[in-house]
Amino acid sequence: MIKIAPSILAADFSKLGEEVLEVEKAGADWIHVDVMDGHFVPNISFGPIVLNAIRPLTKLPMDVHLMIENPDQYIEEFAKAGADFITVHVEACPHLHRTIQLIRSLGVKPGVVLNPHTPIETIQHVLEDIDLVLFMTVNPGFGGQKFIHSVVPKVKQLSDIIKEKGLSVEIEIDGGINEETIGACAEAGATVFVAGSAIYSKKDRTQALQAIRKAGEEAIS
Ligand SMILES: O=C(CO)[C@@H](O)[C@H](O)COP(=O)(O)O
Ligand SMILES: [Fe+2]
Repeated sequence: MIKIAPSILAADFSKLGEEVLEVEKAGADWIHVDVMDGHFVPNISFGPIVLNAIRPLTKLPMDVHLMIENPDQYIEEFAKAGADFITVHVEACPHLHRTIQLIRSLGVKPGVVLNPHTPIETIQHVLEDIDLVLFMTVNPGFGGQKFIHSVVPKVKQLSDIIKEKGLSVEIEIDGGINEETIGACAEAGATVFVAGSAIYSKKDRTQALQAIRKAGEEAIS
């Protein structure tokens, strides 16, 4: 039911390959890849070359979160580098439907991301065209920030709409997810949870990941 996607942004980049393998061993369902350009968000992370390097190490789906301006320009490169999901920010896409079609045409599953203050009405017209909606529960740009609780009612609203329409769209939550915060999001209908610092800051990644998963599962059982 619940999928956990560790964010490699919080990994030790000097041994990134080992860090990916370690969360795979710990039971990760997806690997979350945060791409930041220093324009859309005030931080720079890495580009497709890093995805290309880690792609052969695991069969886990690569969940590529593009926090960049003009994502259309780079989507093909990320597809070639091995992305399974590419999510783009609605705030960065003036031609959102076109961007979604581009991702799909490259054989990659498209998703859209909403910043904490962005209303769900901005994506209602593309719900039938996407596989994933990602709700930011921090302002994007950095790991290790505090979870913004006011996003949770939006998650519930969208989850109800998706159910009413009978769509199979996953709801993913990103930012400040840990044992304490996952429950409310799972109850609201989210199914995929990004966790960066809550996993990579811990010595025992298996224990950390499984504790988050357990808290999420308990909330919906
Ligand atoms: O996209 C982002 C931040 O912009 C996230 O994916 C973070 O990397 C999550 O880190 P934690 O909040 O779990 O530490
Ligand atoms: Fe992210």
